[in-house]
Amino acid sequence: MDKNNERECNEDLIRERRKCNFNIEELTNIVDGGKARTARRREIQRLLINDPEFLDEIPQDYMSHEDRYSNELRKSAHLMQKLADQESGHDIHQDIGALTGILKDGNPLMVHLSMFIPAILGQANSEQQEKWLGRSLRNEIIGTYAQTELGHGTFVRGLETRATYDPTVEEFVLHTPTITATKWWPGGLGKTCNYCVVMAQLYTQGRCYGPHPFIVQLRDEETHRSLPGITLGEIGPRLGLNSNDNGFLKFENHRIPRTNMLMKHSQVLKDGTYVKPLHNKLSYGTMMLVRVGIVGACSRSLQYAVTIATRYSAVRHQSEIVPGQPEPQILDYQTQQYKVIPQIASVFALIFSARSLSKIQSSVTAKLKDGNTDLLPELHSLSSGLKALSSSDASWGVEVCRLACGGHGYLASSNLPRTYTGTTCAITYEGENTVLLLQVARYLIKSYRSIGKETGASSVSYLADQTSLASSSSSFSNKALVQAFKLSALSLVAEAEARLQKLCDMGQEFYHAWNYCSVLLLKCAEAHTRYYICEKYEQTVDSLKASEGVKNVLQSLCRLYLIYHITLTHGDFLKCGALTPRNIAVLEGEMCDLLAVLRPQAVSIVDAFDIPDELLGSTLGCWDGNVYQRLYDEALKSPLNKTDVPDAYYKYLLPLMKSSL
Ligand SMILES: CCCCCCCCCCCCCCCCCCCCC/C=C/C(=O)SCCNC(=O)CCNC(=O)[C@H](O)C(C)(C)COP(=O)(O)OP(=O)(O)OC[C@H]1O[C@@H](n2cnc3c(N)ncnc32)[C@H](O)[C@@H]1OP(=O)(O)O
Ligand SMILES: Cc1cc2nc3c(=O)[nH]c(=O)nc-3n(C[C@H](O)[C@H](O)[C@H](O)COP(=O)(O)OP(=O)(O)OC[C@H]3O[C@@H](n4cnc5c(N)ncnc54)[C@H](O)[C@@H]3O)c2cc1C
Repeated sequence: MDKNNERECNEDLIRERRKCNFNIEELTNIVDGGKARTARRREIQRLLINDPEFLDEIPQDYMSHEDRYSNELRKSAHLMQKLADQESGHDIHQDIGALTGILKDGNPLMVHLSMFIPAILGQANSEQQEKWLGRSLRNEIIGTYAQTELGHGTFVRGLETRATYDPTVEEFVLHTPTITATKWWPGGLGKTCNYCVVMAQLYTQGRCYGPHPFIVQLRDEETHRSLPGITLGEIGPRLGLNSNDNGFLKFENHRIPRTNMLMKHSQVLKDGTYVKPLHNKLSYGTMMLVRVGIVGACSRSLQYAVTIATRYSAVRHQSEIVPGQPEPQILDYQTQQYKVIPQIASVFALIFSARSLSKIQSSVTAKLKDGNTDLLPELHSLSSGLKALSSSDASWGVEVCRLACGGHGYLASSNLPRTYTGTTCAITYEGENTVLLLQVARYLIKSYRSIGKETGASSVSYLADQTSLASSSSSFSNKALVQAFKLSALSLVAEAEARLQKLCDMGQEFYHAWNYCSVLLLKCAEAHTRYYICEKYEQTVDSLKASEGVKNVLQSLCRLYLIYHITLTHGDFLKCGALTPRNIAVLEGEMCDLLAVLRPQAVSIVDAFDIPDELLGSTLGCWDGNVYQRLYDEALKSPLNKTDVPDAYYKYLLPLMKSSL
């Protein structure tokens, strides 16, 4: 599609684009993280969308379960080959975002890339990396991360799979003692992988040392048959991601060499002596790494959904605002703006907090190399909170975008259903959100109780700022609004701590008191993480060196985001005195003004996300707005339309209709 050729474009969209008052390319660079990254993303995407191998012969929704898997594996393998062939040598992990949209509905190699390779990098010592890293990066072996079991997903300490060390032959014996110990869910495990990282309870010298990672060969490298002592399969259809082969795995006293325990952090020596790690949660490092990645991935899902919903809202006309006048664009309804525009604002919130989290992760990783684990708890808390809020915000945002597209949003060809199922899974995987938020709450209560002790953790230093509990602000700058978020979080933490203490003082055990307060604790964790997101948003926009147009748009989006979230949880702001009822009413009015200010820029802002039609894959969101023809053409692809009268008519309907004659 030639974006300069207006003649091919829907007239509403032409008019919308003419209203643009900022430099779109500049905003695109901000979204990508710099000009060079925009160029790189475009180069990769060009490479992919011009390649006919990535086309589906028929839409995936009409394929059988086996064909969906096989078709996706064909494209995934082609993609890996293609990227490996590039002279410039692409770093697939750096470029993972550019691939969004090319592989649809989950793909069998995703966990190989996003968890198996990172597990080797983060958990294997240098000798082990030498043995397995190169091979896995060159795709000579394909792996997954097998942690979850039928009986235990959340509670990693409760895993049942055993790895028992036998010093006589220097081997571990892997065993699945019960049905509930069956590994269940790992992506690519069913049919694709021939290796995996297994999390199993380590037993040596008669003691259990908790879950540790082991690398295990599952299938013969020549025949791809599963090895003796190993039972493997696929777990069946899911809500979404159905072109992946999420699998199950059982071990029957399967032996692996001692050196297959990933030994970067803890070791079992030849005689069975256990050498403990610097920090006993370092074996959870792969999960933490991926949680950080999920924040960025969620922002991309939301970019897709909001691009579709905004363009469609500009093209779609329905009902009337002024009686008797032509039907307006649905984007002119304030209620429609309230659905779509806050989701645009949310995209930037997620992008900026993902970047901030990534930086913290890099510095914690650097410190870990020097044996310093001091900031690991803070990274665990931040990555857990941001993974939880980004996945729930994005899932809700995608769903709102689907609803904003009315009936057509329910069609597979809108690509909104698949975007939703591909996002909502992130609420559950890599740590179920409630559970992760309770980890954040645990960290908050602990930090609150240790006020005065220097921990170096900056994200919770505000908890010591007791004076702010009394200082309600009368100013309404963005900074002042961020202060209100801080006050609300601080006051919730103080309330939860007091309630916990009171229950304990009344004689309850701490863990019962904890469970009894956990709804409030969840709120603390959400408020704390929201405050973090708001603060990063405000700081990033404030310090941005950008043209006036771009800065204005981002300022308005940031302000909308702050006010939108205040109005959603206004009770918390009122309760702690951060804002008065009058303040809330004024802010609600201002939110409507912001929607009106941003409305004319909405199409141009989503254009700045720069998602090619071929990747967006949506009849409703295409660049040219030729929505109705595309919907019609897609409908014609239904196999039911191959014949005027389907066979099923003769088999079932005709006999029924004639039976009463
Ligand atoms: C070539 C170059 C390569 C470069 C590499 C780049 C890498 C790029 C990565 C790419 C990423 C892209 C991602 C985008 C796409 C995403 C697609 C991903 C597909 C994912 C598929 C899904 C996979 C899975 O789901 S895997 C299974 C995940 N499972 C879970 O997450 C389980 C959740 N449960 C837990 O984590 C634990 O059970 C927990 C934390 C809930 C509780 O653990 P516990 O042992 O019971 O601990 P507890 O008693 O509660 O607390 C004790 C103590 O420990 C602290 N703690 C806990 N965890 C940690 C941690 N991780 N770190 C630090 N500290 C931790 C806790 O806070 C307590 O502290 P105290 O209060 O001080 O006692
Ligand atoms: C699409 C998809 C892909 C996946 N890929 C992988 C993979 O590649 N590898 C892998 O190992 N796993 C994978 N998983 C598994 C995933 O990590 C787990 O499903 C997830 O960690 C949640 O665990 P669970 O299913 O046991 O849920 P449960 O823990 O049983 O959760 C059920 C409910 O109990 C609540 N609950 C549980 N514990 C607590 C608590 N302490 N406090 C309060 N409430 C609690 C939860 O909030 C939830 O409401 C995948 C899952 C999905 C859906």
